[in-house]
Amino acid sequence: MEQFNKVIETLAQGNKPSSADGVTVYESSFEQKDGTNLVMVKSGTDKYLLAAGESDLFSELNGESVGTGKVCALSHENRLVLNKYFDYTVPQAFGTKIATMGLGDRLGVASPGHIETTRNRKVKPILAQQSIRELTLLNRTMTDILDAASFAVFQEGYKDGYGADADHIKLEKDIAYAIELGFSFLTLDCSEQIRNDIEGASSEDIQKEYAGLPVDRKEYFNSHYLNKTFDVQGLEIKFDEDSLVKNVLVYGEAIDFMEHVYNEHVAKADKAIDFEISIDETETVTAPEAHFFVAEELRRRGVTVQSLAPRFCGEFQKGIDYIGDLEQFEKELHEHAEIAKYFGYKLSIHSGSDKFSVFPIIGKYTEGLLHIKTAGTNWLEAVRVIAVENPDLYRRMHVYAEDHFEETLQYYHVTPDLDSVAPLDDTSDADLPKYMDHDAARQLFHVTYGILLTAKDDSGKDLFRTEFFETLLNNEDTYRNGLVKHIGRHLDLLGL
Ligand SMILES: O=C(O)[C@@H](O)[C@H](O)[C@H](O)C(=O)CO
Repeated sequence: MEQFNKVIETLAQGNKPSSADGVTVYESSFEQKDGTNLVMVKSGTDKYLLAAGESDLFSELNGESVGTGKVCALSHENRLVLNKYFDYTVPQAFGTKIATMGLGDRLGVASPGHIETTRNRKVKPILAQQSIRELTLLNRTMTDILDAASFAVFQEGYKDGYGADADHIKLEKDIAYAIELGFSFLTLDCSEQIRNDIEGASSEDIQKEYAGLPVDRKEYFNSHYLNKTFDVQGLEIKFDEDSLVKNVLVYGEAIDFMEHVYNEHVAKADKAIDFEISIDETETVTAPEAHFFVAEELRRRGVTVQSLAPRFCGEFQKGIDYIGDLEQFEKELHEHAEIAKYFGYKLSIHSGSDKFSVFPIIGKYTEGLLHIKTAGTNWLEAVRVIAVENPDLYRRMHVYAEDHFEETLQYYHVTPDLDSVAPLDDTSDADLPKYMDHDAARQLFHVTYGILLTAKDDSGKDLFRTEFFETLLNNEDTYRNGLVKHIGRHLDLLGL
């Protein structure tokens, strides 16, 4: 730890240190609090908090004494100390009056680039965002992603607020735990309560099932919707008997679940929470009148949501542009946007990565007030850095991804034409980064992230993970600049 002596001496004198002698100093992190001076540094590929100057803050930080100061690991315990003394390192809710962007960080090292991309734009970053699926596939925890985001905010000296989204959460125990941990955003995934089977059922079976509902439940719905027309900013939403019965059966159980989670968890939380309803990851495309039905029921039941993610027409597959009829998409997106405005929440766009052809449409009709969710695209930008800086590692990962691709289809719906991917042996090192501009290669890597980052050899040694992070952390600025360019393109086209 002697390499930090000079930095600690500088801190002890109350001065801001600068990088030298192989120690990278993140000068934006420099803080002075209650007589203690702090800065984040990197030596090799390891990051630390350096502290000098006695105070309660200094005493509470856990670290190794060096000179008159301390060298502190970026541990969960030390993150909690930063949270206690620096409010800006704690995630917050933003409500419905400003655009937000989900920037899921599967690696725990993307947030500095995300912060640089968003800090001077009309959007707030939800830096900590991982679905239960991503956490499971990466063997990470909700605490891990909060730690990574908080330290990144401190490293960058970013004090304008960020969020933390417990994404695609389905179980009440996970909801309660996420709120307890301090998440500021909850994406309730109701896909398991949505009755996709109704879509294909016969009219006779549908009517029979509806007839079997309790009388008061049928009266509750019939009295408010049957043969009624609702005017949404000039858009007429009508419910005849067939459409009402279908929406009640498809979404009724899901709406009950939303109401229960809101009343038992969100409304009782001791801090503001951005509550999002996700009905996007279902086979059933959310027709505009279905969106209205769900939203009107939430309003009737006193459930306040800050955003809602419908399942749009066409396909929002991972890591590639929109697939579908742009005219139909524009028509329906306009209607969804008007419905969201009518009820006072933001439209949420899931799998928002790389949907460049529809961003202008989305930005136009949401008038720049939306939530857009991305995650895998920044993982692909990391893969691009590997392709540039460590071709041999990229080649080994590419082969492994091809060999294990089928395993990932249980988790993700992607339909890449893998035969269109240029043979690796025919591709020069210089051309490897071009794979990240090819749809099928992008999807190949997009969904195999978990398999690649947890793969081990027969002795239990990481096949790729250690070398992957070493390469990435030795090329931080390249990764940061790649994110600023790529995520920035998303925001430019959305008008944010
Ligand atoms: O891959 C995941 O599970 C998440 O990134 C999830 O898809 C997320 O809700 C999303 O839409 C990111 O684009």
